[in-house]
Amino acid sequence: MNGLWEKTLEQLEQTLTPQHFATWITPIKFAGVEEDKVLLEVPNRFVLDWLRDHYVSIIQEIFSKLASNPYRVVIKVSTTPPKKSVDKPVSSPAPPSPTPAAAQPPVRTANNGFNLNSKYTFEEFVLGSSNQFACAAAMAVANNPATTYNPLFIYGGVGLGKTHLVTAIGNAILKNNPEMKVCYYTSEKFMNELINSLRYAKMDEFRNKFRSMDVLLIDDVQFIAGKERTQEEFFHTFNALYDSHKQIVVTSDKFPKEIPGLEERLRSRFEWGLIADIQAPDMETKHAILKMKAEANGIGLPEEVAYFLANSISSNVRELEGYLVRIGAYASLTATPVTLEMAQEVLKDILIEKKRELSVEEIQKRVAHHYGIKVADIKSSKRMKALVLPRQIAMYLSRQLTSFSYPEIGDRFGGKDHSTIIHAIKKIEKNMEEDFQLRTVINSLKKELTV
Ligand SMILES: Nc1ncnc2c1ncn2[C@@H]1O[C@H](COP(=O)(O)OP(=O)(O)OP(=O)(O)O)[C@@H](O)[C@H]1O
Repeated sequence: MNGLWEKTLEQLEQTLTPQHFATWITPIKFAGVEEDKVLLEVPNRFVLDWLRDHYVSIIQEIFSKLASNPYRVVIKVSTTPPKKSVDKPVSSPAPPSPTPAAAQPPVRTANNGFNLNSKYTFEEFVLGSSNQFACAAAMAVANNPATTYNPLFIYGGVGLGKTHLVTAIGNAILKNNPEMKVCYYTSEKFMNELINSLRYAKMDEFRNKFRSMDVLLIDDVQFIAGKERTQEEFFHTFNALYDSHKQIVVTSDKFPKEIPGLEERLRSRFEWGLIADIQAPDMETKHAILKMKAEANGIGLPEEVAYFLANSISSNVRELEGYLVRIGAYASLTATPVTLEMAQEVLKDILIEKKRELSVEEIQKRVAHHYGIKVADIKSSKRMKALVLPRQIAMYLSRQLTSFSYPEIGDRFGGKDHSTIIHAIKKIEKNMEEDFQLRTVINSLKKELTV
């Protein structure tokens, strides 16, 4: 049967792109055939989920055709640790351990990880439709650093898992390639170090440090926007690493084009590779994250409480975790089990606060924050392009998310006529039909405002 599997692989290789084949098929270990079942093993849950969703039927079909008999594919997570190799796809960490994540020793296998938080791994990341693409891209980079997507640019709203994902890339690379130097920095830390290096005349040291890395992970890059010297230095670091085929991963709360004050030359470089977004998680993903976090923190979380939290509160995962910790702390301090009534009581104030009706001012504030402009500019009549789009989006969302009439919305936008509001809404509706990017931004703002 080994021969049949080899042939299946050959056909898969012809059918899939080299990247997809390397990322998802190469990690599969053929574990034999039992009756009508083809047994396959994979290194981790992420590969397993992805294969189940995308490739099981094609593998089944090819194998059955070659065997001239119908076969079913059964995949499980391998119990033997994967081989370490630079070229081989991941490689992710060993099978899930029963030990809570927080108590695990750092994953660092050499002194080559800089600032990497060892608790953020792919194993601890819950996959859902909102983050599937970004996670697949992150795994592809972790499997083949500097070959597939370089740079990888991950963007998404606050607390949606960007830091977790970017760090997971670093940890996975380091685990499989302990000789590689992997460095995680927030752009703020990068800037602070730059300032210190300039002040103490240590620029050579600063440059050598970053340019000697094999993998550079820069989190929250939007903070360097508008900071001329930092952008300049980052630009040269980026070029030096890119030219010597080193992997760069960058995260941001916005799409490169939408980061105000970001230099054009940096923006274009961020668009050289792959741009992947993380959206707000849906109810099922929130539920799965809560269950995983509860287990990791030793909190007994009944199903109904998990659903209650996933259904009724935020889509910001960090915020969700906070609520969970709050409930866990209450349960522990009062020595009572977590129940639905108790959770409702503990989170009462937060829920009331969240449920209160949204105001136009809140919408203006959120949109202004997203575009990095002032609320006053949203309300103004200035006709600069950078202000017109956010203003029209805020008008559109005000109509969608509040019960105000067109004239009432107009009043709240600096006394504009109702026809201006109608025109703006129509324009946004039309543009949304054609512009995927705009649709994504508006949907994510909507989610952020309504959770
Ligand atoms: N899909 C997920 N599975 C498991 N945990 C997640 C997931 N998404 C987010 N988290 C958790 O939510 C918390 C916040 O995530 P993280 O810090 O990565 O968000 P972020 O997008 O970088 O936020 P910010 O915009 O503030 O930088 C972390 O504890 C992270 O582990």
